[in-house]
Amino acid sequence: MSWQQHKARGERHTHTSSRDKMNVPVLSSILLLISTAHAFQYTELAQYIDSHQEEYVEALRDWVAIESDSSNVLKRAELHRMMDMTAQKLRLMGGTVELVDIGEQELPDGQMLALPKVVTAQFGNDSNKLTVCVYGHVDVQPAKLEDGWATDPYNLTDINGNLYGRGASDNKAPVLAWIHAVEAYQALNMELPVNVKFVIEGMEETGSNGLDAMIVAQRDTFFSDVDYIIISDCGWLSRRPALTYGTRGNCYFFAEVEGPKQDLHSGVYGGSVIEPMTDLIGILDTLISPSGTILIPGIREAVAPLSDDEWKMYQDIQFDIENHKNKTGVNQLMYNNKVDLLAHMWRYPTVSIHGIEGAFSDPGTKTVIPAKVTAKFSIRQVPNMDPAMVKKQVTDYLHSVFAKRKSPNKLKVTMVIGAKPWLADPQHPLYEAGKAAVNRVFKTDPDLIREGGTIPIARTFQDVTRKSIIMMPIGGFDDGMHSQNEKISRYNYIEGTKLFVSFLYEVSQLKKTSV
Ligand SMILES: C[C@H](N)C(=O)N[C@@H](Cc1c[nH]cn1)C(=O)O
Repeated sequence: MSWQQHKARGERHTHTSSRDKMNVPVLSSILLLISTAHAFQYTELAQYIDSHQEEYVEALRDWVAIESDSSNVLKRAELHRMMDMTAQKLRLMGGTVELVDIGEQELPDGQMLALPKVVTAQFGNDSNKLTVCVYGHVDVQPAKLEDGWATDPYNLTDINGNLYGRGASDNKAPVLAWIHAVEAYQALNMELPVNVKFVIEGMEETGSNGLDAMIVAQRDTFFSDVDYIIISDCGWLSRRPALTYGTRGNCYFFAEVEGPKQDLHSGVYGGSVIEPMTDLIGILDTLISPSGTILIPGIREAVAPLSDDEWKMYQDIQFDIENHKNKTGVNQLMYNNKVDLLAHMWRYPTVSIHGIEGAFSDPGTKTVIPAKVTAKFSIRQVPNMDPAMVKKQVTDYLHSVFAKRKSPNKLKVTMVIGAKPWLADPQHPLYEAGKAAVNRVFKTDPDLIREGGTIPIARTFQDVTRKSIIMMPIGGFDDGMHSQNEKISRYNYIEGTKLFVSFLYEVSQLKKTSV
């Protein structure tokens, strides 16, 4: 039976056949007993979680201390250590754990480097229960104290109930919260309401290299009995909890311009050579207009139009523009109204220029003409854009713009990440279960939101396993993921753990179904 049919019949366990046979007072008492028993269980679980708060913070401290930066090849040993530590934690809890070898990655210079193994784990194997698979990652973005952090990014620091450290919110605390949710059931000798599987990787921040192939390879084994996939790798929009039903994709490019055989003195040679940096800045300036219009032909045409329903949904979401300005520290945003802002953060593409390798960026005044410079930029993409098409559009466009400059320098354009966008139906019963869990813990309905960032593997999970995905964030709206002073609040970490124990129960009330 499809979920639409379940929905038509009442979505959750309705016990309709029993109701036909029993008289209503008896049934009501049974239902009351069941719900009271669960409320009691939830209270115990919540108390257990509250009383183990310090242990959870210490576990996060141990994980944050590992500089598991997947973008820095010099930190690869740390990343391997992080995966081993994750596997060990799950093993000590009695899970069936594997460290899956996903091969090697090729570096720009042609060298091969081992990818961090993927941790898979399983708790429970009861065919009468539903099985959920929790996905998360334990690699992080780069961070250095001198980037402007107020505290050491790898030493978890508690300031006024906020836990500062690289990866605290993205995604180490949410992964730990899921692990602690399972541990809480175990510690209280409570049966897990569903079987729980984990897939934890170490390359998310660089595009989840190697994970697509692993999912395809294990589709009929590890993933064969998975009913639902849960991802908690994003944040709320405001102080109100949220459920996320869409993410943008990301196409990440390197544009390299190479000229002289080595760096040159700008006084001695300036005026005689055509500078690679001038060429590069010139072509970068043709990607997007000052008002945010993408200038690459074909990109805007591919975007699915905003429907009236979507417009209405965005209209109804609580989003404080002034708060957004304060959070970002700017006094003017691209758009002045809520719907335009949300739509441009979630469901329209955008171009961001991240950096230029080879450029002089130290303090001081070096008078140099860099011989080779490589720009790094990305395009967040949305339905119905396609990474292969975006690659061609960007490459053709940049070469045509560069050709007009008639420069003797050489341009090379490479797409290094091509992650697709993901979109779910927020009317799916899985989201009803999510809402029930949010209501139990936070006593409010969640916002239904989309995420401007990318979970590179989300679409592969959906396409390969054909199972429904829910994104259940516990990150705060002001956590500063990828930026200086990333943090997660104790409140979100601990209440988030309660949300997860509650959601496991709510999922168990769904019937077996597929996408
Ligand atoms: C949303 C998630 N926490 C995240 O930050 N993901 C990264 C993934 C990515 C995209 N390109 C490369 N890695 C992101 O959105 O930047």
